[in-house]
Order: sequence, then C-alpha cells, then structure tokens
Amino acid sequence: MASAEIPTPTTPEGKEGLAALLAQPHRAVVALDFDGTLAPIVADPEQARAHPGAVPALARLAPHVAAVAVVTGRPAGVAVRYGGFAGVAALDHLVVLGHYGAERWDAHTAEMHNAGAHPGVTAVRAELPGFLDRNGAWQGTWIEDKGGRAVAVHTRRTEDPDAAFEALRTPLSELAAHHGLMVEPGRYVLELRPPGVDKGVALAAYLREVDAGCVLYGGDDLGDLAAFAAVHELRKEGLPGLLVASAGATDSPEELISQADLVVPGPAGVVALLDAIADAITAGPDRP
Ligand SMILES: O=P(O)(O)OC[C@H]1O[C@H](O[C@H]2O[C@H](CO)[C@@H](O)[C@H](O)[C@H]2O)[C@H](O)[C@@H](O)[C@@H]1O
Repeated sequence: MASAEIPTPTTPEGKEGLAALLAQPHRAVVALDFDGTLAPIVADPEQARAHPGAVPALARLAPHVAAVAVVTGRPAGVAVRYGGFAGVAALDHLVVLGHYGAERWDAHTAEMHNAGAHPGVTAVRAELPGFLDRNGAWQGTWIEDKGGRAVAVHTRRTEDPDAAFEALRTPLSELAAHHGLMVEPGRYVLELRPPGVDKGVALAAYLREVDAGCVLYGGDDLGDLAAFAAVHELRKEGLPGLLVASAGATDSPEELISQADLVVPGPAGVVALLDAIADAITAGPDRP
C-alpha cells in the first residue's frame, strides 16, 4: 500500500519542527490530547473512546520516538480506559498526564501518581446540583464527577449549548473562586479545578525529564492553549516543535486553530498524520 503524504505545515517553525522529528525521531516526543484529538467528540462524555486507528498509529510510532504521551483534562485512569492504552506491548512506555498534569500514569509500572483530593472540589461536588438549579441552568446541563480533583459542567446536550454555557460562566467562576478553584472552559464544558498546573507546565516538565530534542503536540480545545504556549516558548529556546490542531466540523476554538502549524480534520486526521509520520520514519532517510 502506498504511503500517505505528510501534510505540509503552514508556518516556518512548524516545517522546522516536522523536519527535526523526521531527522531525529529517537529524540522526539509525540504528545497528544485525548478528547477531540485522539477520541471523536460525542454528546455523552462517558461514551468517548479513542478513534479505532489511534492505538495502532501510536503503537507504530512509539518504538521509533523518544516518548509518546497523552496530556488530558480527564483523570488519567479514565483516559487509559477510554483510550484502550493499557496492555499494548508497543505502548509499554506510554505516559498519561491527567487532570491537566496533576496526575500521571506510567504504562511500564502501571502506577498512578496524583495530588489527592482538593477540599474545594469536595465542597463544590456537594454544592453543585442545588447551585445549578438556583442559577437557572438549562435543561440537559450535566455534571461530570471527575473524582477529588475536578468537577465539570457540560452544556452540549442542552437545546442551546452556547447560551447555556454563557449563562453559567460567571456564576461558576464565582463559585470556583469562593472555593479556591479556577474555571477551565472547554468545548461546551466549564470545569472547576485547582489552579497551579496546566498542560503547558506538565508538557514542559515532561520534555525536560526525557531530554527531548523536538516535540509534536496535538490538541483541539482551549485547555491545549497552555501546551501550545509552552511549545512556542521552547521554540524560542531552540527546541523545534510542531503544533497540530485537531479541528472538528463545529465548535473548534478559532484561538487554537490560529496558533497551529498544521490543522487536521479531527481525530481521523490526527490518526492519518501519525500514520504518515510512521510511514516516513520507517521508510528511512532514503525515502523518495
Ligand atoms: O483534555 P481533553 O482530553 O481534551 O479533555 C477535556 C474535556 O473533555 C471532555 O469533554 C469534551 O469531550 C466530551 C466527549 O466527546 C464532549 O461531550 C464535551 O462536550 C467536550 O467538552 C471531558 O468530558 C472533560 O472532563 C474534559 O475535561
């Protein structure tokens, strides 16, 4: 079967990042967000699963690169389960940085490290159902209990997800501040979580840990902007990087798309990109 072409990044920095990845794959970190990037967006967050091609594509790449990481707002264990990442031989060194970096799962030890429950989250979990009723949340608004480190309020399943989202933004910000939390906005979701860590902090620390020579980061949502910003900063320090936006047909944030070096059509596009990179790496330097 003929290899697919790698799409050309639209920026000089992105072209440099891709060239570095192909020239020295063994020094590259491939880091990807989960929902909207590896897993198609679905109405019910509990039904989200990795695209069928995601694990095979990551497994093809993993033996040739320094590291593969999933950087997600999900609890790490949920991403591992919904992604089908455990027990895959080629992904035996996969790292999942969950809860925006507050939690970490390492495939080679199957160990989970996290910062434990936050008292503000515990309080908000108890208060939230009544709070939403009192603040006129639209019918269909849904609370995702993410354990002791975050709680998320989804509006995708309301009649008007944008209006329902906007109506809750200020009240939830006030509730979060009252409990020492912050609001992380996303695609029809307002997540209340402790401050102090984000995907940029988590990604930069991980790149340092593995002494990365270059990075590919792919994301789809506002929570990925911090990782994009970290890569922008690292590029100034000389670390080549390629920023990929996974853009769906609707509700993809323009802010993220405008900062990407390459925009691909959702998780299917991410999988095609990973496969094309794996093809190029395995074909070696003599590839046509
Ligand atoms: O960092 P991520 O891996 O992208 O996680 C961010 C949030 O994603 C999830 O919500 C999003 O995906 C849902 C399932 O497709 C969708 O229904 C929802 O509208 C999206 O916002 C997840 O439920 C959150 O907990 C994550 O924080």
